[in-house]
Amino acid sequence: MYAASTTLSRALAVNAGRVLRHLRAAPGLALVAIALIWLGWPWSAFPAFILAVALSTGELLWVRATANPNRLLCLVLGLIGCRRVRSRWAEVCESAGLARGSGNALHLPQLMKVTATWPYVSARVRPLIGQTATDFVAASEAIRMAMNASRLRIEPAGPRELDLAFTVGDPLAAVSPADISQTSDLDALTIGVREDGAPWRIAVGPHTLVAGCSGAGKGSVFWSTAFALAPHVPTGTVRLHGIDLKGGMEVLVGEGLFTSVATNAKDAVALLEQLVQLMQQRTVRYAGRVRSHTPTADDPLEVVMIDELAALTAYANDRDLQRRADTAINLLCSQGRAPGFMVLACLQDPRKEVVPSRGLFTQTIGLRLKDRSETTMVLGDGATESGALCHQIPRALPGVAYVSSEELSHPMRVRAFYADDEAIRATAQQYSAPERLEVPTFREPADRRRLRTVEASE
Ligand SMILES: Nc1ncnc2c1ncn2[C@@H]1O[C@H](COP(=O)(O)OP(=O)(O)OP(=O)(O)O)[C@@H](O)[C@H]1O
Repeated sequence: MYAASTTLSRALAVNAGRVLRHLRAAPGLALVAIALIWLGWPWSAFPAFILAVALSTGELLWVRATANPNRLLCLVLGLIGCRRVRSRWAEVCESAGLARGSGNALHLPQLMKVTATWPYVSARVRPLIGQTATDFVAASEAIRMAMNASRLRIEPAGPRELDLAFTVGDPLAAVSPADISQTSDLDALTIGVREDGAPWRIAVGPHTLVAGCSGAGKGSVFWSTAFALAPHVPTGTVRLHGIDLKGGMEVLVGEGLFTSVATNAKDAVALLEQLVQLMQQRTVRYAGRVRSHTPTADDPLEVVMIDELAALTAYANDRDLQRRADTAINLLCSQGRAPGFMVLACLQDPRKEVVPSRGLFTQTIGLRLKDRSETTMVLGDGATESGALCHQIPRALPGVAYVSSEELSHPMRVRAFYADDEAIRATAQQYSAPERLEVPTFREPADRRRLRTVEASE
């Protein structure tokens, strides 16, 4: 009996891979076989049973681990994070000035529960009488560093308690390549990943402003959005119009995706004014008949993608060009949504004097910015207090941004997909626009033409 059980165990060990495959293909049959062996040779079946259980448990963990490679690690790190918060709580409160008294009469804010949901460790805290959320916000940097967290968000949880959400890992540290196979619903374009592991989706409906310093990764938001729209381009239901005043360095890499491209200020103004004209014609046609636009090949969604908005509205050396560009963008942003004209603009400097139309962009994405005031300009008052720290995004993480929206209770940290030149060229080739729209010839207003003629004749 002993010899039979040893042989069986050995056979199972040697053929573990095959057994595993059978177990996966027909777990019911495997169980019946084990039950029969058990009936015939109760003791010899025991090692087989143990092995089968071990193998299937291993298989289960392996499948889970490969579906989400960080799962086990996340669990362990989350538990370590919880332990750290509990064990350091008293010391941190004392050193951050949140404790009262000393020795046996030491009073601490009560740590009610600590839970981990990767990448967050959340602590529910009941402050001492007289303490408010503001005291905790003031001490947040000291608490964050003591708990070894990359970020700390403090939110009220009911009338007496606060939630302290520590971000203990960084799921955005890894670069995610742009994936064109993602479903491309126009109301929810997948353009990256969120800190909590969910896909980062944006609607193409609102006009979008992408702000970030040089090298912050505006290009990755620009191209991830273009990629998400790309499947609609060959059918003609979406038309992309690219404006890139850096001589077309960015946009021309994926030129095929665009129905029209402008690479100098005069062409850009001519193109914008033509789009305003198309928008107004469509508005007249829809008046009293259609209240909101559905993209079709006859009436496509027109998306204007501008690489550096300030080059058009502030840095162009001709005041008249600046003014005309600004007027056209204002008109597209204020009247374009209903007839299906959208603007996505990137810029480095979000000050109002640089972009007068800033307030008309209803969706803003804040990449790495220079300082706290720029973060507030881009994401609005109170954004920094609720955890949007664009000015603290490290240089080493291009494409990382903060976004806020009505569905989110607090600003979410996200990272755009990364698209290299090769991927952009391949996508532009695969999803090229069915027709090209010639940029109309730039026309100066009649009074300026007259002025020039007078100057030339003098
Ligand atoms: N999402 C991303 N993931 C990984 N790397 C990225 C990502 N986005 C950008 N990068 C890298 O960061 C560098 C700067 O990116 P990008 O050119 O898009 O910045 P930018 O904000 O457009 O800068 P500029 O305004 O100077 O053109 C690039 O070399 C790119 O390789």
